[in-house]
Amino acid sequence: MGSSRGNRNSRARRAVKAMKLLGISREQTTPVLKRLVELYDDNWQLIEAESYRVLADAIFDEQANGGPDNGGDQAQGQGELDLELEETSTMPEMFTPEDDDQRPSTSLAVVRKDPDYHIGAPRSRAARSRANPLGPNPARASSPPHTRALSKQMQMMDEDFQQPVFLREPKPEPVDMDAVHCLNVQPGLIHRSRKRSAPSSEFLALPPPEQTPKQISEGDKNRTIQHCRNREMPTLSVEPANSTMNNGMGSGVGNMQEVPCLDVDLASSPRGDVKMSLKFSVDPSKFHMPDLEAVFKMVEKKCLHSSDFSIHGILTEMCQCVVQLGTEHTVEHNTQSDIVGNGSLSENGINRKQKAREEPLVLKGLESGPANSTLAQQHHLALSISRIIHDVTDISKGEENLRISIIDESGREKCPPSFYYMPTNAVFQNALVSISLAKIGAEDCCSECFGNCLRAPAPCACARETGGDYAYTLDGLVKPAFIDECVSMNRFPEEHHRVFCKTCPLERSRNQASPEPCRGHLVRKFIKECWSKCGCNMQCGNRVVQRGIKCNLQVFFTEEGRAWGLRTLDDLPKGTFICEYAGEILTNAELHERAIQNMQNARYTRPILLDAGWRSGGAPKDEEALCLDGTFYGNVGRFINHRCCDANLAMIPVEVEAPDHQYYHVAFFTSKKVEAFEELTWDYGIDFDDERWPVKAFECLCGSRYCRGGRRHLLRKERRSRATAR
Ligand SMILES: C[S@@+](CC[C@H](N)C(=O)[O-])C[C@H]1O[C@@H](n2cnc3c(N)ncnc32)[C@H](O)[C@@H]1O
Repeated sequence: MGSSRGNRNSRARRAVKAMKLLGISREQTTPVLKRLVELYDDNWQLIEAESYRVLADAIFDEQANGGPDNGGDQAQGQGELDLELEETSTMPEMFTPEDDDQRPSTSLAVVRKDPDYHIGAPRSRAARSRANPLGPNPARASSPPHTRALSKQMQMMDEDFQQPVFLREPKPEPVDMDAVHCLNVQPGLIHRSRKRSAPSSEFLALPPPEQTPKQISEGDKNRTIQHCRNREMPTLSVEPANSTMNNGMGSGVGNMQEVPCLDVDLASSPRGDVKMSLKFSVDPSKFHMPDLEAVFKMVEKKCLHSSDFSIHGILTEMCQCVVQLGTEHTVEHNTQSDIVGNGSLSENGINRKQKAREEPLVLKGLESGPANSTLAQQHHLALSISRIIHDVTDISKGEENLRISIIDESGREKCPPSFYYMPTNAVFQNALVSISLAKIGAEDCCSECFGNCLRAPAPCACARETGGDYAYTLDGLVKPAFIDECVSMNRFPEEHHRVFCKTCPLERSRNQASPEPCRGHLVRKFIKECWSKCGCNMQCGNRVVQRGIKCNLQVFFTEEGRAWGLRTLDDLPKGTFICEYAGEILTNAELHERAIQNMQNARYTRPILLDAGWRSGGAPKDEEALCLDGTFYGNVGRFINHRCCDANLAMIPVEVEAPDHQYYHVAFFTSKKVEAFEELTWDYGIDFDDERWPVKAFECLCGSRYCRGGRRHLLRKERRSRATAR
């Protein structure tokens, strides 16, 4: 970044002053500074960074080496560089308010005798040597005594982490506000590595976005742009322009692009060390940052003349006003989960994006009172995903063992709506999922085992769940008899063991005042896999689900109006593990609340209730009645469509790290031989006639001759109810 001559001279003066405070004379500073200006192509920010560290280091190096590098003062001959340095009084505070707009990009640390002041915090030594283009400083010990002492002091600060204080906040670089797109991305959630993490870490509550201040507009000091810290995260080109079938080995590497997040400063302390800012999680295509003056005026009008004055009220109102002014021209709300919806199918059954009402995007529900605030805010976080860009060569963005491509041969949709790809489950907020090693007793693990339990002479303790025999074969398939029983349970639930709750959490969340009697929960067959508390290894045959997806899958746009679906690219034998259904772990109450909100927003979820292990009689506490929702965070399991009765997948509950059946993994296995390019389907077990749930069941387009939710069925149902009404 070039500087004008006047600007350059005033910056040079400040540099000399800064060095003076370190005990370095003007004569020592000037030649080195000139060389650095030349070396850095007049980019002063590099020189000024970290309290002129580069400059100080270069001077120390030069002193240690007994003169300038390359055998002489190169700057002497550099006619263009003309730094006129005048002597001015020493200043404990380097910048006067008038200097503000020429302030260096990082603060200046000032060493003072005053014990309240400390030298500025240096970066790690590695970072320091990176920042110093003149190389490391091996001979610092031979610096003159005064500089050596100082240098030593700086090093000690580095090593000992004594509380250093910057006198100024770093000043970010200019940015073109018009070029900013704020995609609502939470980078903290994305892990590139597909080593399946230790299950204990699989239940971290979802963190809020983590952002690092990076750039500021020089033209508008009130605005700060923050770039999402994880630069790898937001991917990428979406077009399947000349997509071919992915053979799972996928060769395309997505273009990564940096996705900035918007953060607008509202106010700050005089020195800028404390700031209040507005953070946005809004879709930029539907939001324009309004003029802050207009926002303030609106807030003043609303709040200051109100008798109900409170600071919290003002701040909340501020957010509301920004939203109101910022979304005034919004016409279409991009409903992200329309594809998992139901009851909103267009005539030919294809879900269409819903025209949505204009509605506050931020802090919705805060008015409902402090007790509800955090919840409302977090719900907002979860529900506000508006534009996550998918990588068509791998929707998992590297989170799975294999690439999972996206293809739309019809050319109509191109890409599924946004969601965060997450290969394993994570708690949304209130769900109680306790993974306790202490709770896993000897009977629930096989600590004495070694290698592959399936090859041991006798089944280990982990086979107890499946009647003393493993559910898996040595080829890693679920045994046919086991699969058949799971399928039969799903198809004829009334013929299998069901439990009835005293007060069913489902009914409780539906109607708190007078819940209806429980309609029963199927007691399913579980598989129990060996786990970390077992003595066997990761290749043990009794560990299938936890090793992740192993077959080549593809997300594709179905021809028959079911929107996106999942298919295999390989021929698969019966009993093959396909994938888990991963999603947010919600309590029933959270799910119910979400369903109502989604219904209001014309968005619908299709969650999976984790009730396979509920016991008779007692009702699970609300925070223990769990379900999985893959709408906003999930894996490929969310693309598996429903097929009545003759689906080719069976859903099996799999216990991995939690010995009780309250929390478990929902895993899909092929229930018959499946050919490459066949769509993978499972029977959701929906009662298409059940009208209690806020979201009506979709009109089924599975095409099965056993279909129980298709148009013909619905017409029959209508005729029946008309007949009974007569
Ligand atoms: C878990 S999602 C499956 C993936 C979904 N098709 C998509 O595009 O994301 C469930 C939703 O897909 C649609 N769906 C699934 N199976 C269907 C079927 N047999 N007939 C019609 N729609 C179906 C419904 O909208 C349902 O709410």
